[in-house]
Amino acid sequence: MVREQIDRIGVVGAGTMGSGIAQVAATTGYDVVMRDIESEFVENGFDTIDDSLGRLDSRGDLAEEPATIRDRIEGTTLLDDLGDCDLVIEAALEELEVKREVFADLERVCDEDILLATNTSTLSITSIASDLETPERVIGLHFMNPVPIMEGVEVVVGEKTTEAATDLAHHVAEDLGKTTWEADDKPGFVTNRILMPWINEGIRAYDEGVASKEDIDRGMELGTNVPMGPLTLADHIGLDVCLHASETLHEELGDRYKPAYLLTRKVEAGDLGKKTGKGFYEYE
Ligand SMILES: NC(=O)c1ccc[n+]([C@@H]2O[C@H](COP(=O)([O-])OP(=O)(O)OC[C@H]3O[C@@H](n4cnc5c(N)ncnc54)[C@H](O)[C@@H]3O)[C@@H](O)[C@H]2O)c1
Repeated sequence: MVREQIDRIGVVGAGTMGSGIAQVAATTGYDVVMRDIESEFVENGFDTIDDSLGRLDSRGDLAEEPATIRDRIEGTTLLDDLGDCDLVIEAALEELEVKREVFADLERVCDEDILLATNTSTLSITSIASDLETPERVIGLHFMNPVPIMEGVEVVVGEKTTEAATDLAHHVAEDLGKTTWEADDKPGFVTNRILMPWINEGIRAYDEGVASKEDIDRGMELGTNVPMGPLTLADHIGLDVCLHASETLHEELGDRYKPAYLLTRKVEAGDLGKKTGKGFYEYE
């Protein structure tokens, strides 16, 4: 049994994805609790939300004032504040041990009948839930970046996830204005299994001098009708996130997923893409 009446949504992590999910949930009328481990990170999350709501408002894309939407979001560093949520979506770091700990905490503080979702890009839903007493209510709700703009959400079904939990996950995502598709709990699901080798190949093509970075991006945009080429997209996702995802896939699926050398180098140098002001390109 999973609770279908959802008024209050908990979000774990106030980073790129968590703040986006909180914003979208508040925009569609839900009360939201956004939790991070430090108040500074919660504040950063609110700054991101304010910027995004401001941009959407200036384009006339919001049905309400940004302040009204923002007021529905409560920021916190306290785990217990997630205790009265009707659904929790986790968007913390992409590390199995971190996610396992978060879900163990959630199982402790949340009601037994609420859906617990993870926004993981590549980790196994089954592994994340493996130590829990109630793994049947754990599911992947894989939002795309940037969450307020991207329409798609991938629903990832773990080994123990029930049909009721799966149906509810689709329903919630649709209620948030998104369109879903479903993937089995196999490494990378549909999106990252195909996207990460594409990004890595773009990076290798650049490193091996096939074309300039601009021409690689332009070639893929104009030649294959995608909105962003691989190097621009990698900068937007975050090069550390891409490297992490590639390493997980490499471990699970073998050498065809080996991260590109230049991706590893850039992450070591601290050039993580748009969020640090420099990746393959430079940002203001
Ligand atoms: N960035 C993307 O394009 C993207 C796309 C889809 C999915 N994802 C996935 O979403 C998740 C979050 O990614 P992100 O890009 O937002 O990362 P991020 O680094 O921007 O944010 C993660 C946040 O989680 C916080 N955090 C860490 N441990 C926590 C805990 N125990 N409790 C609460 N908060 C905690 C961190 O302080 C940080 O603020 C990852 O699993 C990632 O793989 C990312």
